[in-house]
Amino acid sequence: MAEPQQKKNKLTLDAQVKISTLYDTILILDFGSQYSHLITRRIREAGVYCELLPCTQKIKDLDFVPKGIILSGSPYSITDQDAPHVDPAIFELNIPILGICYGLQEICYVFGNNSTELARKSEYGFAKLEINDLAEIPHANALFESVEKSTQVWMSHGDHLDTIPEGFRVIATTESSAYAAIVSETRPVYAIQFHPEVTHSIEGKTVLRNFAINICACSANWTMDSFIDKEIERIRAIVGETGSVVGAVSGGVDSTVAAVLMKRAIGDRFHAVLVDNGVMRLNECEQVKETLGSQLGINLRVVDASDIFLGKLKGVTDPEKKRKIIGNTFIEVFETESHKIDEECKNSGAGKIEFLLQGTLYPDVIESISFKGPSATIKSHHNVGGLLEDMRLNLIEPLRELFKDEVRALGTLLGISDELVWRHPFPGPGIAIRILGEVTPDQVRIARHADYIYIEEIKKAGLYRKISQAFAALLPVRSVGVMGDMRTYEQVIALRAVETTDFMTADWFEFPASVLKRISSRIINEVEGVNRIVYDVSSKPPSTIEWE
Ligand SMILES: Nc1ncnc2c1ncn2[C@@H]1O[C@H](COP(=O)(O)OP(=O)(O)OP(=O)(O)O)[C@@H](O)[C@H]1O
Ligand SMILES: O=c1[nH]c(=O)c2[nH+]cn([C@@H]3O[C@H](COP(=O)(O)O)[C@@H](O)[C@H]3O)c2[nH]1
Ligand SMILES: NC(=O)CC[C@H](N)C(=O)O
Ligand SMILES: [Mg+2]
Repeated sequence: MAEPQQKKNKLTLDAQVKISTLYDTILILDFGSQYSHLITRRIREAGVYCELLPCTQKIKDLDFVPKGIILSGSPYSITDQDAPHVDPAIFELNIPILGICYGLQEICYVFGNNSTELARKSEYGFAKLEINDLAEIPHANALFESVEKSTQVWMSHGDHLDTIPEGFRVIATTESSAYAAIVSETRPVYAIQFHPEVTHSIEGKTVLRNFAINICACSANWTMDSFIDKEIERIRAIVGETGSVVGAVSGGVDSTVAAVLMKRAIGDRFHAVLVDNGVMRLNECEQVKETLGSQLGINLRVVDASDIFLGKLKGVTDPEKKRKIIGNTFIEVFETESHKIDEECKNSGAGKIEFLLQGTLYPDVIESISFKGPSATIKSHHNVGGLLEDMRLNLIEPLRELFKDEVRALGTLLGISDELVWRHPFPGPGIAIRILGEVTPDQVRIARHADYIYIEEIKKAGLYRKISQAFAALLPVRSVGVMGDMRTYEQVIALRAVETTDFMTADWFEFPASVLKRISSRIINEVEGVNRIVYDVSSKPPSTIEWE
């Protein structure tokens, strides 16, 4: 393990003890396919650690030695002028390589001396893959081991290979592709035209597992169980004997899991801070403090900054302005609190705070290194990243390599209750972005109360785990109603509930009508200021999950 004291280099600090040096690792090179992250998911599901890097990655700059490499698909055509090409050095590593779709075309291009014959002939959707046995080439059949000889796969390509390079043999065909899968005669280089990473390819998982475990000889030891110990050791090595860490903890699953790991690693030298920004859910701050303390032994400081936040939000109606105000104020409050902690702990024997814990997940990392470049800003998601510049703290991100479902599995292993682990995500700017228009104390009261009833009824109906995220939004319009023979002129609550796996796309949830009826009646009866409930039936895209 490396000595922590020498590592003062902000941001790169976490990289000093890379997970890829602790596990057998498959490298996935991303050529910009919309499915690249799915390849990563499937390899991880097979129990093998893998990392996704842009296809422009130079092998000499890699800080680990992969056991195998996968080349992803791509929106490009291999013959385009500006088509991306892989560093030829990957073929000199003498490790197994698998090309998928564009990856296949790239392999043919490289082995065809940087040229290949392509025709435009698209194949999109299901196809029947017929597998050939090639008994004379010992490694040829390993990719399709235990796969039915005739199996359904998913195709998505417009370019069609007319020939394959010398030294390659066909191991599978479809009706339209004579080269649906090929292999080098002399080395473990495989290429397939179909997409094994999508669930429509029925035996796709087996193909990827065969590649990672049988062909690359990776150990299937990527389990959250093994991760805990390694990660705790890694954190200790980074923080050292006396270093202290501060972390913003919201009660959401990411920051809670990160906090529990940190607490296990360094005990009381970890300081968890929850900022009450005045727009948290009803009773949330007290509940989170209670649960983290009693269940997980984390001493959470709750900083009540609600007056500061609500003061700054006064008169503001623009969604982006709200987000910026909350993000900036958060930084100020957090910074003040860290200084206070340093003061309070100066005689404790622990060192000053040098590190900031963040709950960054792998999808955020993938997005930021994407070959396609950053996507257009739809909304400025609040995060604590801005703290870094001002605070000169080193960043520790124990979940940086994990997907959300891995974080949840980790949480369960760490003894965190199902209630916390399966909590719906809650955005940093909280209900301020669920109150359309100005955020006033009275609007906060209405939105909070309605949301509380909504979630309570969802839980009572046993639907909480079926729904990925649900919340109530308060609309800035009033409508006419009649209650107890009297005219009312009050506000509207919009209920939102979505199902999604990655929060990038989402579908609205189909409630049983009886549940909606009960929710509607309770909110109208119990929340003063509301006389109408509507249900949001928009998917993402074209809508987003939050209303602002
Ligand atoms: N009120 C808060 N007090 C302290 N930290 C916060 C607060 N709200 C958000 N954060 C910080 O911002 C980060 C990003 O928020 P985000 O909502 O994405 O993650 P989370 O709250 O940990 O989990 P989830 O996505 O399940 O809500 C959190 O991990 C946490 O570090
Ligand atoms: O921590 C966060 N800070 C934010 O500023 C923020 N904005 C949206 N979200 C959450 O992101 C997911 C996708 O939301 P959208 O479809 O509205 O963009 C959903 O889960 C949203 O709740 C946020 N989370
Ligand atoms: N999905 C892909 O990788 C497609 C590769 C290439 N653009 C084609 O159309 O064939
Ligand atoms: Mg949250």
